[in-house]
Amino acid sequence: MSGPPVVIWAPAVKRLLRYSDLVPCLEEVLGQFSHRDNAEVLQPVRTAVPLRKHHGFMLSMPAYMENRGVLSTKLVCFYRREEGSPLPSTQATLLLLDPRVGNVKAVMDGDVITHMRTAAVSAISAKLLMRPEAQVLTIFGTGHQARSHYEVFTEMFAFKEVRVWSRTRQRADAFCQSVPGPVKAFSSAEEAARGADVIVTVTRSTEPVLFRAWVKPGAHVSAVGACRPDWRELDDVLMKEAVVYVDSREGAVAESGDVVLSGAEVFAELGDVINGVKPALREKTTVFKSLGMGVQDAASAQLVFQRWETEAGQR
Ligand SMILES: NC(=O)C1=CN([C@@H]2O[C@H](COP(=O)(O)OP(=O)(O)OC[C@H]3O[C@@H](n4cnc5c(N)ncnc54)[C@H](O)[C@@H]3O)[C@@H](O)[C@H]2O)C=CC1
Ligand SMILES: O=C([O-])C1=[NH+]CCC1
Repeated sequence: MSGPPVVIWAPAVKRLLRYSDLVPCLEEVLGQFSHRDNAEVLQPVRTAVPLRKHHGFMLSMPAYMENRGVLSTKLVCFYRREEGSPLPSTQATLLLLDPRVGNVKAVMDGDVITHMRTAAVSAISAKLLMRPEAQVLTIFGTGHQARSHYEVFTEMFAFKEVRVWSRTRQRADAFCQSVPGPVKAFSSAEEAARGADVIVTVTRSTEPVLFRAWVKPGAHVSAVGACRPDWRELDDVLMKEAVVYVDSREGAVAESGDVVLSGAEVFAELGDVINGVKPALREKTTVFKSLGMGVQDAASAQLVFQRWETEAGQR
């Protein structure tokens, strides 16, 4: 009989996980995922259970990577909350198992992992798809994902200007005051978007908030919100005119309203670009439609657990 699982909660995950480890690790994982010809990476399309009474969904996200020896599942609930609600809009918990015997080795906070791995994957998309001379970054939204995207994008790239848009000027100003570097607050989405080289949309909107008419030709858009088949962040024209990259084709056609409702063609997975199977069309306007994957959580959880074991061995 195996012992009880260790519990690794948010402050420890935050201490143990570093973008400098996460970004190269996830780049490798995205490439492995897109090699559909081997059994190394197994990730079924996630299951979504509607929580109708509470205006939310529970996603179950299992993943197995045979060669890495990592088996995990994340349970994440997300809700449509009224603005200003004191309740969290997303809560995630991750179970890390030993694939040899099936016991749960660790129960981890999944929130920090979700914030960091999503931002790390967007940063990989920007590294692959933005123009080398990119100078202006715009972030739509001021929530958890906006913060983690700000952190990794300013750690990895030297933007000359960072902008943030929120539906209220007050929230945009509060965001600017809470981050370490200079950020310009905008109360007009159009003004924030026009002229930007990279635009990250991390809102909880269910309707388009970013329109092709505002997007500079050759810009790169990382669209992170709108993770239900009837939710949108981008308009049809942008989706149809841009070259669309995704994390998982199966996920995108099942879950992304921006892909499904616009009828846009998916050009490639990020992993195809990493594997050299599809080109990175940096000179074109590109959209990376992110939905999130169980393998990203699995690899992140393994990094946390390995560091936790190292720390425990030193105690
Ligand atoms: N692609 C992925 O892997 C993941 C995607 N997500 C999605 O990313 C989005 C942001 O997540 P969090 O930052 O954790 O949420 P959050 O609740 O912390 O922040 C949401 C932000 O969206 C803004 N917002 C809400 N309704 C809006 C509307 N109608 N128009 C414009 N802005 C609006 C809020 O003011 C807030 O700034 C969500 O849609 C979430 O489902 C979350 C985790 C992973
Ligand atoms: O991948 C993820 O964890 C999520 N995607 C959308 C909401 C949560």
